[in-house]
Amino acid sequence: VIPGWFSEISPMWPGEAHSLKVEKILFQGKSDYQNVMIFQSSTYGKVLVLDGVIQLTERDECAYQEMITHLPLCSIPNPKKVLVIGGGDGGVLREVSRHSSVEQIDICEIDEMVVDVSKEFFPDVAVGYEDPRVNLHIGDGVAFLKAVPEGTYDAVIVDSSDPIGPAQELFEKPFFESVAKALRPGGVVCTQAESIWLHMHIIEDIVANCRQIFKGSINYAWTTVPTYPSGVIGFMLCSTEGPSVDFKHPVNPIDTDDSCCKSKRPLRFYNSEIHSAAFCLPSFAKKVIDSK
Ligand SMILES: NCCCN[C@H]1CC[C@H](N)CC1
Repeated sequence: VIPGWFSEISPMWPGEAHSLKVEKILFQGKSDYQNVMIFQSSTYGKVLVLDGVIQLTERDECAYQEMITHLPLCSIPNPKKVLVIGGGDGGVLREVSRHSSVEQIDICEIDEMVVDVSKEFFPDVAVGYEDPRVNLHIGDGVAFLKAVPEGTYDAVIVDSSDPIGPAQELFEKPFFESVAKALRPGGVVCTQAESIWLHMHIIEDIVANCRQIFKGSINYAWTTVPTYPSGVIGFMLCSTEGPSVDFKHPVNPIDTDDSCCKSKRPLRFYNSEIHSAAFCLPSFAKKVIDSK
């Protein structure tokens, strides 16, 4: 360990570790589920770390929150009911609230400490909770979805950590089946789907499971997030049987100054061109994803 630096060492990315210079540790705690740490970095603003894994930094969180939200919501006309699994920091809520067609935003986060520390240390991310359409449920997303009536949601966004720890079940088949049940015909799900550089096997399994469960379209998209391992993160976009969904071409565009409601600031990352470009894959990934 180099004094004054945080290194993201994990068996999920052996032999490599992204490091950030630490100015000051702002919070350290242990919730019922994981270790929670927040530090002021020298060049990426404040940083949220769960069990030693970087979840977000103030400087680049916009890339992840905007893409995981607008890739699904801009792919269907008129989204009304949206469910967020995970996402306790509130960033996805902030992005969902840009869509004026949305009437109900349910969020199920397992760890209340994540919600509390985000409101205290990341007010520009947790601003999403101020939207009156938001209903916060503290609990396990797997159980929450089992209790949801069939066909309830237009969109489900699974903003999870990695498959080691509390989020492990969110990468498994039964969970995807419960998501499909909770979606209306032609409804969409977008899940955090790791890195094509590091996790092609995980992605292979996710794609295979989704092909069996979601009878609409299945696409993998990716984006750049400098502080995530290998500097990229992907998303699995699936739709249920019903009205067709073409994820690659946004039918419900959102533009920079759609700063309605609670998202006080304009979009910093997402736009319609980068929406379509996100689905262009390098050949090594295309080969695996298109063949499953
Ligand atoms: N809303 C916070 C983002 C959570 N997703 C991250 C994706 C990359 C992982 N290594 C850590 C969690």
